[in-house]
Amino acid sequence: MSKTAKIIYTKTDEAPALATYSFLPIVEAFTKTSDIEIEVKDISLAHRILALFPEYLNPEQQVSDALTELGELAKKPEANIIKLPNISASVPQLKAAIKELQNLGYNIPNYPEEANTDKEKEIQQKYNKVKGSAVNPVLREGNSDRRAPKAVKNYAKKNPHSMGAWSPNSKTHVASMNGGDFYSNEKSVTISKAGDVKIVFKDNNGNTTVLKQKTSLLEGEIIDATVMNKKALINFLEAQIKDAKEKNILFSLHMKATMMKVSDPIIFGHAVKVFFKEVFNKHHEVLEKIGVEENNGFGDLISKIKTLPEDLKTEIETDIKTCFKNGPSLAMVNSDKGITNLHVPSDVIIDASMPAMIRTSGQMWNAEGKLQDTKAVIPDSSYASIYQATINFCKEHGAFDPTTMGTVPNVGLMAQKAEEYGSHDKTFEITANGVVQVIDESNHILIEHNVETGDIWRMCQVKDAPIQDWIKLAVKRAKSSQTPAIFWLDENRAHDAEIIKKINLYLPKLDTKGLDIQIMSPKNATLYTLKRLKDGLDTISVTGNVLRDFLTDLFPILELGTSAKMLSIVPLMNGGGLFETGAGGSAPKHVQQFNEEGHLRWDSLGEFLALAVSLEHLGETNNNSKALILAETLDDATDMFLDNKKSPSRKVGELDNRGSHYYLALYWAEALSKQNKDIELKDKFTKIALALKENEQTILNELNGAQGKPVDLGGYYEPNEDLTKNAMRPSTTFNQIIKSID
Ligand SMILES: NC(=O)C1=CN([C@@H]2O[C@H](COP(=O)(O)OP(=O)(O)OC[C@H]3O[C@@H](n4cnc5c(N)ncnc54)[C@H](OP(=O)(O)O)[C@@H]3O)[C@@H](O)[C@H]2O)C=CC1
Ligand SMILES: O=C(O)CCC(=O)C(=O)O
Ligand SMILES: [Mg+2]
Repeated sequence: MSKTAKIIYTKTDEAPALATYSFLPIVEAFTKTSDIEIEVKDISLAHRILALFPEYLNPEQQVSDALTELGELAKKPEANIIKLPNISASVPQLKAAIKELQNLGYNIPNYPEEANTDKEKEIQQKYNKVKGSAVNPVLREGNSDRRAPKAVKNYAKKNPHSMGAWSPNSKTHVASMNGGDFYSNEKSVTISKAGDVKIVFKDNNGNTTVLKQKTSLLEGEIIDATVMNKKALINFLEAQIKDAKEKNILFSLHMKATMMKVSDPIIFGHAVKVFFKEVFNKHHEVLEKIGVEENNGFGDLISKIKTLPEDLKTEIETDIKTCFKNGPSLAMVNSDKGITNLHVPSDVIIDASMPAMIRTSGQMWNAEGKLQDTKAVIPDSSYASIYQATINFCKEHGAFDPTTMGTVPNVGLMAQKAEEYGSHDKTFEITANGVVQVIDESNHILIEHNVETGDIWRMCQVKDAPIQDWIKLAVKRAKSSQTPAIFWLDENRAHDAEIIKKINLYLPKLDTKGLDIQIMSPKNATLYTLKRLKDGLDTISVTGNVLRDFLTDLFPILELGTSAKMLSIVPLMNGGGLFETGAGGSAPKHVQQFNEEGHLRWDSLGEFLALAVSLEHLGETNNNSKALILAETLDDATDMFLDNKKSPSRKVGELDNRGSHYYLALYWAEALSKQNKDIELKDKFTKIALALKENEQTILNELNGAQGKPVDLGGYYEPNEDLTKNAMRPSTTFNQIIKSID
């Protein structure tokens, strides 16, 4: 008999966290039959915040730093982690979470927007640790393998989701800078000898400031640095606002303010300031006094002016209305509630928002709740060409047809904080005109940029071992699926040129006989891949970290309707496995619907797929045959689940997330009862399958009966444990059957 092995199941935020209250008890009950321990680690935003401040909390309120523990575990061979999507918090979300925790009696400090004292600086630094993409880079100690499993792809072909038609006359387009951006200013070097570098800023008056004292680099590591020029950015934004107005199309800004948590909120803030230029110019002093932070969005402006005397507030509101009147219409996040594209930096996140637009005829919602052509503003041009190429393709050929299109799996470079993931502590908003230099221990200047006040300078790094691992993974996937693989790299980009050198060095050392492996610029790779995709052919995209993120939403959303149905594996470099559930996020809109009408439309298919591969990994690494049977039967159950269309519906009163879990449990138990490899499991689950089937109607009545009314969970970031448990497990009959599994 194998010894008990452990799977870590992460507790996160929003919709996936709610789904966990229903699904996890099923997982625990099924796996405890087979020497498998499920350990829950809470890495929700709320718990990550609490873990920062033990000294502010009573002993019974203190929580362990689960994320750091998991980050350590991810480097060990025994790691087997199921990772659900979590909130990568923008500052407005962070502040809301802090307030909620304070109201619950946790005496944590406020987020100091401006840190003046040492104490405030210390607190701000701590909070910065949980801001933005603070979880994924810590756990992703391996590269990314994301693809649509065959069963899911076949299901989508047989049951296509809706696709908005494309008109060749669509005015929708992408707008990016022609110069002065990160793309055009990038410089890159490969380090020939391990050592430390220092980043310094020398202003034009001869003053030197050390921006970062020490960054340790390994031999063969690639570093790159670049700068976004503030003046060029502002000119660009002004021109785009004017052009959107003239063309009578929506203005919509698409950023990744969560993943690029330092640079992108600043760029977002410039867009807010330019759009509401008259307000910010005229009321500069007042807005400064009440602490309006444009980087936190237009929402910050409208909430903070509420504190002003009535007449001043009205004057500013009138000036805001004039900006709306004179400017182009803004794309809306929620037209019913008047939430615009510029309200909060985390409401429109490029990876999901651009594909959603492309799926919807290239249109977004306007303030009247109608769809309209859009100018998608993506200031930096490094990766924007892929969306323009896709839009052009749709204009020429019409929308893709999910019943016939091929698939685009991705192999993404991200291990050990590769590329932009590791840029956070090396991104700076420049305070004066001068020069930024990266200097090695022998005082050689490796990279140098002339900069001006307000420019955003950043440096990234990627180590040699992750690059080698990524190339191997690409070859492995190309071989096992017999699919062409394209490296999406732009030889004219400094960083990509260094990566291409490594590919040319390492690829010939691998067995690539019979494989079709090519390198193309992102734009050409898009055109090549889209053509094949339309013709029903598959093509693996092998990309850096940002394109990994973009493409693993773009293609799944076009092919499957959502990225939630992706198999998302991170083979950890030290032998463990990180199994992510889908390629999407935590679906805040789903929580809103659940709160309002008691229906959770979150689809847990990603969790089912991740659990199956996690069990398979556990079975193989621990010699646990029962785990392998659980994995196989879970895959069978998922096939049944898809065939019988038991995914959650979008509509209240119909099957939701909880009901979908009942069917998964039923099909899993049935599959276990049908297999003959393990009689103990067969006997155990035959009883359970029968009980679940016999009680189908009662269970569905109990589950669906819980819908149709508002649900109070007692909190958003830290929902009340009992209230959530009761809300997510409303069928006593189902709960008792699950409990009876021994
Ligand atoms: N791996 C991770 O940890 C990731 C975390 N995030 C975080 O998630 C949050 C939300 O990001 P956002 O950009 O809105 O992207 P999401 O993927 O969360 O949401 C976009 C839309 O995708 C659909 N969707 C996503 N997951 C599911 C699912 N399981 N079942 C059904 N539909 C689904 C929903 O469409 P509909 O509303 O039409 O039902 C949803 O509104 C942010 O805080 C972001 O930082 C984002 C990506 C990855
Ligand atoms: O880490 C994040 O903030 C989001 C990551 C993401 O969107 C992805 O991995 O697809
Ligand atoms: Mg993503």
